[in-house]
Amino acid sequence: MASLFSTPTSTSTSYLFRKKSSLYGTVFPLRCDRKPGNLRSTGYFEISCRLSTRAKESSPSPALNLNKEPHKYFDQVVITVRSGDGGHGAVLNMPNQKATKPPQGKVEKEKARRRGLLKRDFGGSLILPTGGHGGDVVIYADEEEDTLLEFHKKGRYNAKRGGNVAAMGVLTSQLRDGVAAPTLRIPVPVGTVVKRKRGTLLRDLAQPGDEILVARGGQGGISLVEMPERSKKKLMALTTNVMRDDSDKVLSLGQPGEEFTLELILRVVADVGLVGLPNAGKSTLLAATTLAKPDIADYPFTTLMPNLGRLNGDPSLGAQMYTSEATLADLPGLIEGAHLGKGLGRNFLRHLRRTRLLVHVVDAAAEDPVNDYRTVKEELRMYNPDYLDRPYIVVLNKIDIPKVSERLPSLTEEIMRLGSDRPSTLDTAQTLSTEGGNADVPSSGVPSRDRKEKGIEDYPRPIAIVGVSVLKGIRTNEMLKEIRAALRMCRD
Ligand SMILES: Nc1nc2c(ncn2[C@@H]2O[C@H](COP(=O)(O)OP(=O)(O)OP(=O)(O)O)[C@@H](O)[C@H]2O)c(=O)[nH]1
Repeated sequence: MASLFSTPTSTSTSYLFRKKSSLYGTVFPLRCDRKPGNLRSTGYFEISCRLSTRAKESSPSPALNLNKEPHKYFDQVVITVRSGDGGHGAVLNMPNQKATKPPQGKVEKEKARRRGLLKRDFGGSLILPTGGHGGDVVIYADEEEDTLLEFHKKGRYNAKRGGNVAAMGVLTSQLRDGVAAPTLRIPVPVGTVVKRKRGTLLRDLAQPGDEILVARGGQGGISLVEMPERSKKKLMALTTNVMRDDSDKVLSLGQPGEEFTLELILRVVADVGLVGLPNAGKSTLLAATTLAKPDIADYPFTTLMPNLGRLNGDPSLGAQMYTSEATLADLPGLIEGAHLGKGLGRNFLRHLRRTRLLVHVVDAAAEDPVNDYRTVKEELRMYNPDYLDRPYIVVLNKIDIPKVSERLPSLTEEIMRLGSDRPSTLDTAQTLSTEGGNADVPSSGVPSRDRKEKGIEDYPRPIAIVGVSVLKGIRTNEMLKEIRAALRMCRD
């Protein structure tokens, strides 16, 4: 535990991301890959299907709502996927050798011989062509994807059907299987949870490249050989695919594809979550320590969707330079009642789920900073008490304002009093593990109702309290040092 009010000595070691514009002209935050110096970044957003419903209720034009209020739709959506039907097989006749003109010359004879060589398996049975397999539907996590917003514009994804056996009605060695349809691969942002509409979790696509087969394409139909009754017995010795009566024709039809309604839910994948009331300086902190370029303004709720930035490792660690690198998520400001959906509400609280470390950003120049801090902690507790068990740091921001420096010692003391000595009990690895369930369900296994009865004083104190001015760059190095040290602690 540390209170840091000393003068910064080292230069800032963070490297930041480039910013990316969204489809809608707003700047959306991004996630960078982890290679040092590589600024390829990915943003992320999401959508909701509840969203589509809400959109329908509130406006005749969902598209308009998407443009105006993407933050309501960016992390949840319902889509329908359908795999392709299998291609049809064919009903074939055996070639009538007698009816054709006998081949003339050596070459023609050889060609005719080859044509006449029907394909057979090792047991000598005829191999008959089958219809092509229908296209599967696969959803995969792609770092290039930032948002689920696009899914609100297009909610249905159909894979192609398999090709039919292109038969002229006669079995020849030239016949080919119908063409298999390609797999329809749908990219989603890393951190997307895929669920059946009724709630069954299919997969948490938490890592780039994770994928799930959500609908299997239909099998192609088989081909059947049709023969007059008298020759059937002889033919049945050659193949079992003999048409006995008209009802057998159904066997040559390709199987239909599968159709499912799926819910996609995006949860931010970040090591550090910045939380605080609106206007506390969260976006300014992100912009000062990473390459992210979030919107910053002197009015509340400038941040509408989570902004992500990449914090580089600490070069002073030498060979371990990047062990403390991390992704920071700047979440929209919380207000009292956020856990009930007030302000931007619950939508954003769930994005803390995968973070290892929380950074409470408090406007130390506000009228009652301790009460502000308390409000945010209460909201976290009401939403999911596990969040209070998570390691955290308090950043008392805006110390460049004269009155703030004087209040720092008393603010620090009061904040320290709002916590117990009990160490964090939450297994953060568990928090970050594959999960796709309800964000309200605590991961510690203790019923949240019991845990909500505890006051915020019963939960652990912050690992550190740091007085900074993220705008003026005062003591930001000390703050970064604490963040990195806490991250190392979480990882050990
Ligand atoms: N004096 C001073 N002003 C600051 C400091 N940090 C941020 N601000 C100002 O505080 C205002 C709000 O900053 P933001 O970074 O947008 O705050 P936020 O917490 O992201 O706000 P929301 O997006 O509403 O959640 C802006 O006008 C910033 O310039 C600081 O260290 N000192």
